[in-house]
Amino acid sequence: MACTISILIRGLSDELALVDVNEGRLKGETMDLQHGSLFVKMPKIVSRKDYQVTANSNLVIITAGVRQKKGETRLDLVQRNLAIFKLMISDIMTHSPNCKMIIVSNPVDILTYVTWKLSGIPQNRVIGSGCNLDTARFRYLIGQKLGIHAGSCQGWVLGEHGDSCVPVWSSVSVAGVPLRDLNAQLGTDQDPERWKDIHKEVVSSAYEIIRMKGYTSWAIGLSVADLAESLLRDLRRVHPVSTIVKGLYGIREEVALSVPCVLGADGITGLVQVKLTPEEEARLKKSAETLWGILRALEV
Ligand SMILES: NC(=O)C1=CN([C@@H]2O[C@H](COP(=O)(O)OP(=O)(O)OC[C@H]3O[C@@H](n4cnc5c(N)ncnc54)[C@H](O)[C@@H]3O)[C@@H](O)[C@H]2O)C=CC1
Ligand SMILES: CC(=O)C(=O)O
Repeated sequence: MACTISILIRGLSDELALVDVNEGRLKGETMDLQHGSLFVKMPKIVSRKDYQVTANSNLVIITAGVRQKKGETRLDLVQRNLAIFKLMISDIMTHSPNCKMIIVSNPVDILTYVTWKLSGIPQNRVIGSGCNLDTARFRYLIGQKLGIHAGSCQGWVLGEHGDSCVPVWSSVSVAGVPLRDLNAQLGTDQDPERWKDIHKEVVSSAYEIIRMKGYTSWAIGLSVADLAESLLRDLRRVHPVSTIVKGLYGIREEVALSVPCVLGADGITGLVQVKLTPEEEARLKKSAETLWGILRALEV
C-alpha cells in the first residue's frame, strides 16, 4: 500500500490494478483509495483476486508474501515466498507477457533470480528493488552527519539487500569532493570519526523498525515509486537495483544482486561498472556467495 500511495501521488500511471489473496483486505484498501480519487490524477483503480485484472500491464510490482517477524532475517523467508512466487509468476506472465517487473518481496535478490527463471523473460525486464532502499538509508545518514540533504550526498550500497550489503566508501562524495580525500580512513575500523557506524545502521535499520512498528513501509514505498518513474517515463536514471551479475566484478555465480543500473522504458538498459577497492570487490563476491549458497539449494 505504501508503494501504491507513492505511485498515486506522483501520478505515474493512468490505471492501477491491485491483486491480493486476501479479498477482504483488497476490497477495503481499494475502496479507501478510490475515495481519494478527487485528490490524485489516476482515473482508474481496480482490483480482483485473479490476475486477469492486471492484463496488459506495462509494469508489475510484486510485494506479495510473508514479512519478517522480530528476529527473522530476510533470508529466513525464502521457502515461504518461493512457494507464493511459483503460484503467481505464470499467471502474471499469461496476462502481461511484455511487462517489466519490480520485485520487492524478500529475500528480494533471491526472488528476483527466481522470477527471471520462472517467467522466462529477458533479464533486463526483471528488476529487484535491491539496494535502492539501503542506498537511500545510507545517503540519508551521511546527510545527517554532514548537515546536508541526502540528495546532495553521492554514495552507493551494492550487493545483497540485507546483512551482507556492501557500502562503497571509496566513492562517497559531495559536490564531486571524495570524502576519502578529507579523511583517508573513511569507513575503516581505524577511522576516528566512526563513519563505519553508518553502514551498521543501514544493516540494522529494518530490524529496528520491525521491532518498533512491526514492518517497514514508507521508505520502500517512496523508493519503489522512484524506480517506477524511471521505468515508466524512460528517464534513464541510474539506480542500485538487483539484476543478474554473473561475470561482473569477478562474480562467477549466477545470482542477482545490486549494482548501478540505468533504468528506462526497456527496463535495465545499461550497467555502470564502478571502480571498487580490492576490499569492496571481495565483499561483493562474498555477498554473491551468500546468495548462491541459498539459491543452489532451491528447486526453481
Ligand atoms: N525489498 C525491500 O526493501 C522490502 C521488502 N519487503 C517485503 O515485502 C513483502 C511484503 O511485506 P508487507 O507488505 O509488509 O506484508 P503484508 O503482510 O502487509 O502484505 C503482504 C500481502 O501479500 C499477500 N499475499 C500473500 N500470498 C499471496 C499470493 N499468493 N498472491 C497474492 N497476494 C498474496 C497477503 O495477503 C498480504 O496482503 C515481505 O516479503 C517483506 O519482507 C518489505 C519492505 C521492504
Ligand atoms: C524489510 C526490508 O527489507 C527493509 O525494510 O529493508
